[in-house]
Amino acid sequence: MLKLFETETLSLDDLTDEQTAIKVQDFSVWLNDSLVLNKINMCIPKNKITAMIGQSGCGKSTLLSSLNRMNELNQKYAFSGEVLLDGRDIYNKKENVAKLRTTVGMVFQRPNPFPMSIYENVCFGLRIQGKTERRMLDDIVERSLRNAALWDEVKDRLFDSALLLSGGQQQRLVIARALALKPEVLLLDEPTSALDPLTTLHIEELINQLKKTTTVIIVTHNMQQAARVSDYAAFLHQGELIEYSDSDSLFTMPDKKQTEDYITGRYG
Ligand SMILES: Nc1ncnc2c1ncn2[C@@H]1O[C@H](COP(=O)(O)OP(=O)(O)OP(=O)(O)O)[C@@H](O)[C@H]1O
Repeated sequence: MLKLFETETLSLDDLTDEQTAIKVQDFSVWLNDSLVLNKINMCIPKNKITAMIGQSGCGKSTLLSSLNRMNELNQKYAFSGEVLLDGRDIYNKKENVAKLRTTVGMVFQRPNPFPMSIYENVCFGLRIQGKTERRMLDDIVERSLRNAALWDEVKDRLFDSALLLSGGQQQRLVIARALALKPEVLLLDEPTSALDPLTTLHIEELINQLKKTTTVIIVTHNMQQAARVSDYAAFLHQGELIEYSDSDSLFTMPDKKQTEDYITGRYG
C-alpha cells in the first residue's frame, strides 16, 4: 500500500508504559441517557499517528473529545471506565482540566481563529498562563508558526487579523495555537474536511512532522487519508471498537468483516 511516510511499527499488544501515551480502559459514554461508546479498550502509542474511522454517528468524535474531557461541555454526559494519560486517570477528581486541555490539545473540523491578530492567536493560551515577556512570546510564536508550516506565509503580517487568512492558513494557525502550548497529544477532528486537496496534503505533511514531538490522534472520514497518514487505525461501529491495529494490516488485511465492508465502501 502507498504510504505517505514510513515508520517503525510497534505491536499494540506489547506496548510498554513508556511507549503508551493514552490507555483507554472499559470506557463507556452515555449522552442524554443513550449509550454512545461501549466499553472501549485501547492503548494509543506515543509519538505515532492513530486514526479513528467509522461511519457517521459511530462515536469517533465522542471518543476523541473524551481524551481531554472536552466532552464534559455536553451537559447530559455520563461515563464509566478510565482514560489514563501517562498512567494518570484524567477523570480523577483533582485533575486540573484547563491544564489537561493544554497537554492534550484539540483542533476542530472548522478552523476557529479568534477575531484578533495572527500573533495574538498563537500566544492566546500563553497569555492566559500569565506569560507576558515579549521576547519569549516572539520566539514561541515564530517556532509554533514554523512547526505549523505557516511562518513563511505570515511572517510579514503577524499583526493583521487572523480572519483574513485562507481556510487552509486558518487551520494551520489553529494548529500553531495548540502547538504553542507544547501539547503531548494533539487531537484532530477531521482537520482537512473543509480544505482543498493541495492544502490537505500540506496538513498531512505537517501532521507527520508533528509526531517527532507529539502523539497525534485524528478522526477522519477520508479512508485514503487515514491509510496515508496513520501508523495505527481504530474502526468503530455503533459505539463499539471493532478493530484496532497497525494501519497497514487494518487497511489491507482487516480481521473483521465489518471493517472490510467499511473500508471497501460497502457501507458508511
Ligand atoms: N448531545 C447529544 N445527545 C444525544 N446523543 C448525542 C449527542 N451528541 C451526539 N450524540 C449521538 O452520539 C453518537 C455518536 O456521535 P459522534 O459525534 O461521536 O459520532 P461520529 O462518529 O463522530 O459522527 P460524525 O462522523 O458524523 O461526526 C451519535 O449517534 C450521535 O447522534
